[in-house]
Amino acid sequence: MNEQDTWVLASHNPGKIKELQAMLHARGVTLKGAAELALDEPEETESTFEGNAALKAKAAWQATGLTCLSDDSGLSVDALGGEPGIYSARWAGEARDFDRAMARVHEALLASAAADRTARFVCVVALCRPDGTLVHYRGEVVGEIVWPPRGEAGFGYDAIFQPHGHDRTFAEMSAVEKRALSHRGRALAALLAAEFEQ
Ligand SMILES: O=P(O)(O)OP(=O)(O)OP(=O)(O)OC[C@H]1O[C@@H](n2cnc3c(O)ncnc32)[C@H](O)[C@@H]1O
Ligand SMILES: [Mg+2]
Repeated sequence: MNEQDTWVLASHNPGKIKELQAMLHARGVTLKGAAELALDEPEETESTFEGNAALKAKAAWQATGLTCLSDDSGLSVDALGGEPGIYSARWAGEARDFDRAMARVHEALLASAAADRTARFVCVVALCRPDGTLVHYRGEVVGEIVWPPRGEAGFGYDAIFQPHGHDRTFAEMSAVEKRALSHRGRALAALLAAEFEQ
């Protein structure tokens, strides 16, 4: 990679875009967001993070022919059988109301009567190259669901997720602290190590 590298980021989520931009800026890669390029948001029809990440990267590649990065991620709660998982964005409804989505997780845990609050954030990043070849890498971080939500930073479900070994939620951490621990930080580190540091 060098300073001339520009990748398309096949995401419409501003929180993700900000985090990925910060991580890749340090590597000399500039990202162009899907909205900036007026790319459509494809329907996420696959049943795995890998499948949906691949689908989003491919769709952006078909539209641009450029190197395209995508991110499919979510919060999987053990006592809820992995839900909301790949449906994490959909649990927030059309209005993308994450206060409501976090309350839904809390209510589902109460209804399950499970004492186990273990959850993991999962992120799969996929990279589609100009020749159409595709690779993907997964990152995870294990923690627990807390209630009530705490903190103002981050996005999505950050305010109810406290990574194991820490006493603050992701929403109470700086962007740098979150990146060092997060599913997204880990997935991107795996991609960069495997694809660009041989
Ligand atoms: O598909 P794109 O356009 O990238 O944007 P999206 O928001 O729909 O993204 P996903 O389909 O991958 O859904 C993942 C959801 O999981 C949540 N999520 C993922 N990573 C998160 C993080 O680091 N912190 C908090 N919530 C996160 C967040 O609410 C996302 O909307
Ligand atoms: Mg999505």
